[in-house]
Amino acid sequence: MAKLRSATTTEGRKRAGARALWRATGMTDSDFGKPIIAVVNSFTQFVPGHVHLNQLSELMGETITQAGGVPKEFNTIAIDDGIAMGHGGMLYSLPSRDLIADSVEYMVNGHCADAMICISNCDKITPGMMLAALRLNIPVIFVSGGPMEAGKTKLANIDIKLDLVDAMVKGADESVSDADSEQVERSACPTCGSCSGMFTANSMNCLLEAIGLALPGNGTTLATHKDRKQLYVEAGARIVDLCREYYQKDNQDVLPRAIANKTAFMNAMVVDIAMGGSSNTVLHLLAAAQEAGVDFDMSHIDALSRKTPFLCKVAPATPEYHIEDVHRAGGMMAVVRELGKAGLVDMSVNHVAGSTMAELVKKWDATDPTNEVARKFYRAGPAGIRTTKAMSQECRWDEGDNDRVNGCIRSVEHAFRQDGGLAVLSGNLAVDGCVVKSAGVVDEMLHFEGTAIVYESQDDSVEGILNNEVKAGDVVVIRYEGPRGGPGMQEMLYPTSYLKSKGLAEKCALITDGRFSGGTSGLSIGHVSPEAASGGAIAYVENGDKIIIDIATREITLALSDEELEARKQKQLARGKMAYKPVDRERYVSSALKAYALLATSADKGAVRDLAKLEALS
Ligand SMILES: CC(C)(O)[C@@H](O)C(=O)O
Ligand SMILES: [Mg+2]
Repeated sequence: MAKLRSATTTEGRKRAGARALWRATGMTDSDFGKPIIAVVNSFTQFVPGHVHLNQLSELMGETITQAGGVPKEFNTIAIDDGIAMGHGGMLYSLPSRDLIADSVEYMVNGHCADAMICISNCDKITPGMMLAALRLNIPVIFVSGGPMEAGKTKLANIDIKLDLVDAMVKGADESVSDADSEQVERSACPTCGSCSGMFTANSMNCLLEAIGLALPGNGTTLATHKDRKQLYVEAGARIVDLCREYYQKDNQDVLPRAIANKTAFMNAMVVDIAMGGSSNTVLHLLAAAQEAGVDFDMSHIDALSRKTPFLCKVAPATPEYHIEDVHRAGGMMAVVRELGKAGLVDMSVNHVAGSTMAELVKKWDATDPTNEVARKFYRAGPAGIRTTKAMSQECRWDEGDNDRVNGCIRSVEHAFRQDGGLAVLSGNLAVDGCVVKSAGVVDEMLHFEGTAIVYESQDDSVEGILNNEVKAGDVVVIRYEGPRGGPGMQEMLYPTSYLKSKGLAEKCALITDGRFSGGTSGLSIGHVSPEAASGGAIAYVENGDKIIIDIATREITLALSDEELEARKQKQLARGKMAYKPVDRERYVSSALKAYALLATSADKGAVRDLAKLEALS
């Protein structure tokens, strides 16, 4: 029988001091000996995805106590990528993932907690907590804050659905009136919750259902909907069950590394590709696999992307569907079910819910006319009331969307495309690979040949696009924005949104060693590895070079001979100490960010810290 980790601080006369302090936190005699459950909350008033999470503290506390555990809450930081976007703030976003992972480890190990409920939501918080969970390998359940309702308004007398990306695009589109731009801004983000498209937060929270660490409905049930209460209550009860399984019955199968094993990683990636998730999921899954000790790398993602169809089309790939519509169509369980029918996911994997994936998709099958519970659950919909109050409404769609031919979630036979929504490309411009969210690329752009226009920073590229330097047929190259070179691998929603504002989204490509938002669409290729700062060939591109991109064959080519490439390399090396550094870039990089840059690996390794360097230092 595994001993409770918390016994280290609660058992024996010599722990009188620690017990005295636990008592001062409110614990009583009957609490000692029960599992201490860390409620890892990411409440902050800075982020709409997290602004309501303090409203969950009491509920989680009561549920865990009732189930026989001792709840102890602490908070993590949370950066809002949308607010940090387009300025120096974005340098901190990706590094905050590792900071969150470390802070969770610090708190949980510092106090010997036995298990965790991770209340995450936005872009780096779910992955940060996921890294911590896999590192600590103690019982865990994830339950996010839930997605935001899609914005709705009328423009030119036409009803439209909106999200923050529309606000960004219209804000820079000179053909849009001030009044319309303001109306879009005021309507885009109506409630608390993670932004309403298949952006990074929602992609990760959906993916956690598929990898087995979050209960069905986690990724798609709206933050405002009363049905989310059921998720929190179930998670609170279930985590205490998992503690009993592990600490009393020595059942190691309930631990996160047993659940998120190689098969589960492969399943999660397939689901992600099928739903055209944010390209950031690639980074985070690669990083998580390393924490879990799972053999899963870019080659696996590449192989899966070649056989996984694109089943679920959501904003930004279409203005028609947002995450609330994915829920209406049966949520992640429906996507997994469709993929399972075609043998594309392994349904025998275990899940924190306590059953196999096969059992779970059956239990939550809203297409089964006799399954009243699932049919009701997946009809939970938006209320259209501006609010920051969690679980404050109980509207339901009159009918679910079980149309697998023309609906939001399609069967494999009726896929939006037989080729998946994410692809790994490689070639002489990215020998270690790069990533494109092909879900957001129109058919005509799947093969593109264009002329390079090179920028040494995101800031310069934004200026260039807004000042009309970029023309149809160009390939915008933004370099020195990788994990080391940025540092921090900025997410670039502004350059891609401004290309849209200028009407160039379907006429230009964009290539960078930085990364993109889940809200990015168009032929936007990121994570180019190796990055420019690490001697990648992206550092050799010059204005006027021809670049060829082919998603079908997964190739990205800088059309230069090997000799010419070698000559460019020598030219770069001749810069001496300035080699592989941006020309004329003015950027303040704090010591905190320099420390991150020192250890950061490239995007194809998930931009995690270089363990070899860490070992060498210790
Ligand atoms: C601001 C967004 C939309 O959340 C973005 O950061 C993303 O990655 O999806
Ligand atoms: Mg983001």
